[in-house]
Amino acid sequence: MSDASFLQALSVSKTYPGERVAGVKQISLNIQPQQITAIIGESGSGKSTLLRLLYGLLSPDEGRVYFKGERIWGPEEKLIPGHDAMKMVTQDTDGLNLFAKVWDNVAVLLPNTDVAAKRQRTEDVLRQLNIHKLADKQAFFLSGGEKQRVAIARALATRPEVLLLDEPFNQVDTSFREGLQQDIRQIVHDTGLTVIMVSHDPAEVLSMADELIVLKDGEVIEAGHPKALYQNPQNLYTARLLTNCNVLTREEAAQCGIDASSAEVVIYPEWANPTSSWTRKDWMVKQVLFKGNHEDLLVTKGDITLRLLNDEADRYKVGDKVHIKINKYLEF
Ligand SMILES: Nc1ncnc2c1ncn2[C@@H]1O[C@H](COP(=O)(O)OP(=O)(O)OP(=O)(O)O)[C@@H](O)[C@H]1O
Repeated sequence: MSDASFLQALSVSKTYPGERVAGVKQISLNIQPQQITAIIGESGSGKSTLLRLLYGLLSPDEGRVYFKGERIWGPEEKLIPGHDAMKMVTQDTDGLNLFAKVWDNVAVLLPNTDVAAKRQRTEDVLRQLNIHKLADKQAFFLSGGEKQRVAIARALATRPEVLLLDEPFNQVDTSFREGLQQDIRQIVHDTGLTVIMVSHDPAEVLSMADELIVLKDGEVIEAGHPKALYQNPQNLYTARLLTNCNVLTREEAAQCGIDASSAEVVIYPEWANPTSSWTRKDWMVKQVLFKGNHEDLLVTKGDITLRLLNDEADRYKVGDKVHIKINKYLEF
């Protein structure tokens, strides 16, 4: 259900002091509650600036941000910057007390007025983040991924309504990262938490987010459900952010049998298949890159190289002649 009044930015712009170019420009958006919204964009596109404006760590030069209909005040107007109903976690875990145990790192944030409730909440949040077995361990001895879990547990201890994540999984290795992503999705599902995250990782945003917001040069250029944006991006920029796609000129596309009317043609690796059963084998396998559960094939014809996804391991080897069947492409 659409809820325009949960967290809303209205024509928000911010230029940092001394900078000529705006960090973000005229951004209007509605963040829906109880789901995960991911902000994506190339480096310097304004992702962190937008997150900080939504939280109230920065004041917009123009426009306003509202949480449940009430204006979010910036750091100049508030003693402790940041909206009380929100918490932010970044990739540095500076807030942790490395000399204290995991339990105390979380418990310290809760009031002493009801000791039993404090104990229960600490235990619950450690379980939610799957770190209850580490409760008695000193934070100093935790791995980077475990520290990140404690940082998120600390953020959630006081039950914020919104959790802001600014590339928090960057330092965490892949296997640990996926577990943490799943746990955050579960928490959103179980508790109705709203998450807004900034990420560079396409796999992460595609699997985690319910909604994607694409920023380019400080402006929102498109937004929508990850699947819709992946399958049918309105901009080449979005396609490039979400996948390692093949981008061809119209002339190159013509050599692949595509009669395009636009300047650029995009083929995702999974939209073209090699086949050796056709008589006309005008492509050659240049490289086979083992990727675990699939292979990436680099195939060439003249000056054109395409990256294709092949899930039949060991079927093709370097130098093989193949036919390429293109099932789908996009024009920009
Ligand atoms: N404190 C600052 N002072 C001056 N300029 C800044 C400051 N912080 C960010 N900027 C500039 O504002 C623009 C947007 O920066 P921002 O950090 O929001 O982008 P980003 O998309 O989060 O980038 P990244 O992915 O590299 O973290 C950039 O041009 C950046 O150089």
